[in-house]
Amino acid sequence: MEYLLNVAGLERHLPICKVSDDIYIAAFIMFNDVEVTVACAEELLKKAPEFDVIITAESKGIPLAYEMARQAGNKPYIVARKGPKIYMSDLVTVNVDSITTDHMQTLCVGHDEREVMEDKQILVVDDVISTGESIAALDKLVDEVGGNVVGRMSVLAEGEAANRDDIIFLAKLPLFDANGEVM
Ligand SMILES: O=P(O)(O)OC[C@H]1O[C@H](OP(=O)(O)OP(=O)(O)O)[C@H](O)[C@@H]1O
Ligand SMILES: Nc1ncnc2[nH]cnc12
Repeated sequence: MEYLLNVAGLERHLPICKVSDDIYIAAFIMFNDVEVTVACAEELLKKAPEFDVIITAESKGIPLAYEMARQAGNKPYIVARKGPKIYMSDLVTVNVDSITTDHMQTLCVGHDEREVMEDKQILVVDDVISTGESIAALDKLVDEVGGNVVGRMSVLAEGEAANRDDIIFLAKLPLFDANGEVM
């Protein structure tokens, strides 16, 4: 089963994958797809508010955040990591329970990322917003390090996220039932 996605003037066939007995998603994986990453970054920047720094969540948001930061004139971008690394100090950690993962995850930043974000205008970016858990965790991280969230953006808003008025996105992505029918 596949879903035909139109985004940023491009078409992609997304495989429909099981999340639970009742919920299936069309998996949107920007890894390996430079054309989609570059085009989506360009379209998102046209809609973006003024910002100093981009933050995203490890891992699928990384190429998008990098490309947006590059196209915006080499602005800094921060990756909130799913676990601490030995080279990170003074950790700030939040919990996140995203739709694709069957266990609670964490997102964290360290001292270096805090310094980049403190008192700055921060644009929160991800590839997909679905339950909103990941973007909410990024919001919380920014808040805890003293940054100011000026916008929340994603390429796709999945399921009920498409009804949110506090996010900017390029296209809606439906959820599916076990027969591949749009919910
Ligand atoms: O709105 P939510 O329900 O939180 O879902 C959206 C998040 O889920 C995916 O990441 P995932 O947790 O699958 O991790 P990955 O990017 O490492 O694959 C996606 O890249 C978003 O970050
Ligand atoms: N449709 C989707 N594809 C990839 N990652 C996701 N995370 C949440 N929904 C997703």
